[in-house]
Amino acid sequence: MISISVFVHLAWVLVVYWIAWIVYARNFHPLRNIPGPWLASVSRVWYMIQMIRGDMEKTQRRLHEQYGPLIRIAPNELACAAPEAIKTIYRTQGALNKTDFYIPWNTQNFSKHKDMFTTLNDKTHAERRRIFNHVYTLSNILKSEKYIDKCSDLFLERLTEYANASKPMDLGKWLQMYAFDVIGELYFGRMFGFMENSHDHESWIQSLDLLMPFVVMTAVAPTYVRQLILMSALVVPGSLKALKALDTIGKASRDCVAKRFANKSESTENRADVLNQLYSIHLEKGEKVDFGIGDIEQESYVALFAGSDTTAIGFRSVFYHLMKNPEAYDRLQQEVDEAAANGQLSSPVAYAEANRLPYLCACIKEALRLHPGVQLTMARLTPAEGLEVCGQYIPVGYRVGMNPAVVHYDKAVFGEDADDFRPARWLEGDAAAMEKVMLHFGAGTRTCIGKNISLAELHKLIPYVVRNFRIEMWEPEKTWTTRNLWFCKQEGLDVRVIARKKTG
Ligand code: HEM
Repeated sequence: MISISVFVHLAWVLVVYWIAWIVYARNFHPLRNIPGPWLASVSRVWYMIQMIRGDMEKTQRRLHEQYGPLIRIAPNELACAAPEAIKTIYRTQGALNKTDFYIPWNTQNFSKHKDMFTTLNDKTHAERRRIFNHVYTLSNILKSEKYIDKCSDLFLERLTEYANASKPMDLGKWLQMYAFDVIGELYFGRMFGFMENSHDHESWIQSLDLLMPFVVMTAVAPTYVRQLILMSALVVPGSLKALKALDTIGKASRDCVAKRFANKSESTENRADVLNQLYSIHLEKGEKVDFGIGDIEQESYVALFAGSDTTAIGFRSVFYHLMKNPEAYDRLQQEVDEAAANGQLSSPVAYAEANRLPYLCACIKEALRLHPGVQLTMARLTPAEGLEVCGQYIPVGYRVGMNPAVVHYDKAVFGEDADDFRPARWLEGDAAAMEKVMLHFGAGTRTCIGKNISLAELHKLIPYVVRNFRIEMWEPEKTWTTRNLWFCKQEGLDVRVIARKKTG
């Protein structure tokens, strides 16, 4: 039996180690001169606490105000708020590698190649992304427009039901169900049934919500406690179910792909959707570029995770800010009504038509600026020669990144009213200069591969809804609540749906 004195000795060793580490981290560490909270400079516990609080974006904005554009958010990690540093940190030539923050986000083994989001090495990433990047161009995504339209029609049917019943609708949840079903159409050949059955299909939304805190906590934790955190998911009620759901989603990806390509009679062969385009790559040059069925399954799986929460967050931001700013809502409604009256708006709305509505485009940009989907620092590793950021030299192997929800509030770029929802800024200001600073889809070589899917959804559905309904907060005084776990998800969008008399 191990005697108590062994534990006492061990405790002393730990205490001495910690004191030595703190002295080093504060006085001799290469990042010692970068300001920030004391705890962050000596331990990642500070970052983990922010994840529990769920408001890192606010904390970071406050810290940058207090300390300046470069702050220390972990012993080995810096966050930068200076817009001019975007081209340094997310440079396209000799791009910086991602950090191990990204590893826990996909633990399924579909392929020997990692998916794009979790591939750390930029060179490997470039080689793989080149194989299928073209599938995600806007023109290619728009080949699937009719499948998105199917989802939009069903969404509007559901809105009609809520309008007729005069009952509160959890718009936030419905928008996520819509986003899931669109991914179903594009990658799986059919909607999953979220909207059809008016419920959270196989509890996927609930599972993602349960899993997200564990994943993000693991991602920000020091390497040596990561396994422990993941294992703790096994004892927290509901989390085991969520882990199982993850497997179910993985299995669904495998089954759908297998079914689609085994059964050619299924009238899916000629669908111009993402799945078929990925399959064509596999058939035409799969062996040459090593792009197998597992890689297709992986793309579908990642789309479910990366493309449902994020798109729903974007939708919620647009509708919430419109409801809270009735003048902006009225102006958008007027623009949509006029286009409809002039015969410039189909039903459902075509992407090309929506893209010709300047105020609509401004509303979407403004909503994604004020509430981007990702609201943590997108960390990169400094290269062999080190990196100069904000006049500070950072040696090789440290982490530095930018948080979209900090940079998007820069008053020098967006104006003194940067905190407000004012879509008109995109029509009267220097839109090109503001555009350059937008990080809502990331930056550099790692920009979001699925952004055109989301942009197509946002541009098509919003005018379709605005034309046919007026959406109001059920309780006008209420504000949403948000929880920042990398994706900054909102809650509390119970709305009243009022059917409008159509114009045009
Ligand atoms: C409004 C919706 C969306 C937002 C706000 C969003 C946001 C982002 C951001 C900020 C990044 C960069 C992350 C980083 O550098 O750390 C990213 C990357 C990525 N996103 Fe999205 N995303 C959206 C929709 C989608 C959709 C629909 C898909 C899939 C179909 C998708 C798949 C990906 C993938 C695979 C990456 C990694 C790309 C790479 O490194 O090559 N996203 N996204």
